Amino acid sequence: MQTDVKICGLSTPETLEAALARGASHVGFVHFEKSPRHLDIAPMVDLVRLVNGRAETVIVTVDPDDDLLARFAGEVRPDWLQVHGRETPERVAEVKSRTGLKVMKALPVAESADLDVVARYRTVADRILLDSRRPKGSNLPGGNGVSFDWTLLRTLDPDLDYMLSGGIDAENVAEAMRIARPCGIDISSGVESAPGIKDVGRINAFFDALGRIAAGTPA
Ligand SMILES: O=C(O)c1ccccc1NCC(=O)[C@H](O)[C@H](O)COP(=O)(O)O
Repeated sequence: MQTDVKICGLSTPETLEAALARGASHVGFVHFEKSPRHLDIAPMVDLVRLVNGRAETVIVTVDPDDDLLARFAGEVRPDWLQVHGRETPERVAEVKSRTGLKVMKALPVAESADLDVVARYRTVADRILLDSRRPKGSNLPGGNGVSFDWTLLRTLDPDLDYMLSGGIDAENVAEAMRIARPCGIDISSGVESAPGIKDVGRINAFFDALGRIAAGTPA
């Protein structure tokens, strides 16, 4: 089975096109005002329109209220909502039923006990995203460019549909996939030249690394 690749935190047509041209399966747009990747509704509408079905579109949001959910579903109309806050399993189910969209629930991981909640979320979310726990001092729940101990994931049910994220880049993606065997990889900082600035060269380098993995010749 081919590994999905989500390039997250895109904000310009040029970098979006680069991700699509290299075969990203998912493209993510962040709506969180404290983030350097934050996009308001109108630019998200334009970028989702530009995708035009070439990849699955994902809005990344944190503890959205019902009004915001209605705007995402009614105005942006992405394929997915990624909820990256403290949403309970009950709220995840509600987000799904209110919007009719697929929902990816991000869960923070720093130690093996953090995986205990996966069982409760997998029954309500369409997909789980396992990301690094927010480092001290950061005001972002995601997009921090730090990885966690992927060997913690060796005990996961091999049938769990999940994406792996947190500090992945062209240099470590082969090791991440070998250890964690996720259904998908999610990357943001690793294809940036500075926080919030996606870099076409780094996007290409990342897909080149994936190509080498697929060919069985990781560097
Ligand atoms: O990217 C952000 O700024 C962000 C802000 C608030 C919530 C989530 C956010 N990003 C979520 C993602 O899906 C990132 O791709 C994921 O955390 C990995 O980030 P990175 O470690 O930078 O590759």
